[in-house]
Amino acid sequence: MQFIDQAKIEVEAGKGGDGIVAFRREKYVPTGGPSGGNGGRGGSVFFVADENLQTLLDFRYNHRFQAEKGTRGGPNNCTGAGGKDLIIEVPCGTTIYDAETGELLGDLTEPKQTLLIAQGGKGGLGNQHFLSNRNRAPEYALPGLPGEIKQLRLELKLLAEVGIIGLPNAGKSTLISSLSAARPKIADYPFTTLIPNLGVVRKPTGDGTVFADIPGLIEGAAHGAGLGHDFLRHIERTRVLLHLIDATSDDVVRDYNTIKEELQAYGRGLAERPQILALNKIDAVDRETVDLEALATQLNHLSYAPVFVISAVTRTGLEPMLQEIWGILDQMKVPQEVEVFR
Ligand SMILES: Nc1nc2c(ncn2[C@@H]2O[C@H](COP(=O)(O)OP(=O)(O)OP(=O)(O)O)[C@@H](O)[C@H]2O)c(=O)[nH]1
Repeated sequence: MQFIDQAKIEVEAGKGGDGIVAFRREKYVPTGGPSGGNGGRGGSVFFVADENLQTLLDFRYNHRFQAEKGTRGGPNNCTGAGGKDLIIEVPCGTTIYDAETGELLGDLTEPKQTLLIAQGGKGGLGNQHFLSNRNRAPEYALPGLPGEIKQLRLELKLLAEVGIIGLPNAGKSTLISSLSAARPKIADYPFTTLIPNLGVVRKPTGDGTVFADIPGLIEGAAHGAGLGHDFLRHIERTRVLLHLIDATSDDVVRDYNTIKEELQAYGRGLAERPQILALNKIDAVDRETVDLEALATQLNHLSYAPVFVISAVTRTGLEPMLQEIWGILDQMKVPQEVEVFR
């Protein structure tokens, strides 16, 4: 299953600097020749693929990109300085379309791959350029040319890294809305009745991670009850499972076990996937009758997984839970050390 992150942006390359009209003024030379320099070239706009980015999140906040202009030419035939190129970093796998024509402009698949997307304008010619036998004192120069302007649509296929699992009503959709900074669109959607909830959650490092949940994991899902198979197939590609349990349930341990058994019955390594548990809705728990700490400890002993107590509604406890998730994802990126035997 694929999700698509999209962004529309405008890029504008720098205008070229204007050429100028100037004449030499030297002692004892009453009418010096033309000496107006050319304008500098405007900066161009490039895309470069960066393997550390995973989403187009930043483009939701920043829609317009402009490279530097070239500067005007100077007297004494001085050419103006060129404008600095603008390099825009995008995740590997970003496809770039012309938003107006729909034309595919490029596909950045490899790290560091670069694409020139908008060419800076040429600098205008200064009047020294127009000196000829017929015109010894040209009084004109050309303005710099405008840089290319393009409306672009960026597209990126996303992979959900964190799968939120739990019984119906555990609060999965609520949690995704509380956490997420953006909602990507779902593409190539193979099922008709099952709509996953997606959210891009911003990491402290800036870029986002996709969280996904599909409503409706129920007992018997692994055997195809309800929409179970579809659900499980979907979370198969996630790297961490966040198992959400309703703390107001009358039997939290039974709820935990129900989902655990579904994962085991489905196989394919889902039950062994790194998992963290979160007891949700603690704002609604009657602390007089329910000992949350004891419940968390009990679940921890059962699952060997870290257990957090949270409220998706009041956002209590979400930060430490996210820290744990980032920690696990980071660890998975560290290459395994190779042991050397001597
Ligand atoms: N008091 C309280 N209620 C919550 C909390 N999180 C979710 N709820 C409520 O629990 C109900 C179910 O929440 P959802 O987010 O729809 O649960 P879900 O797991 O996505 O449910 P399915 O889509 O059926 O799988 C809603 O009425 C939420 O308002 C919470 O932290 N505290």
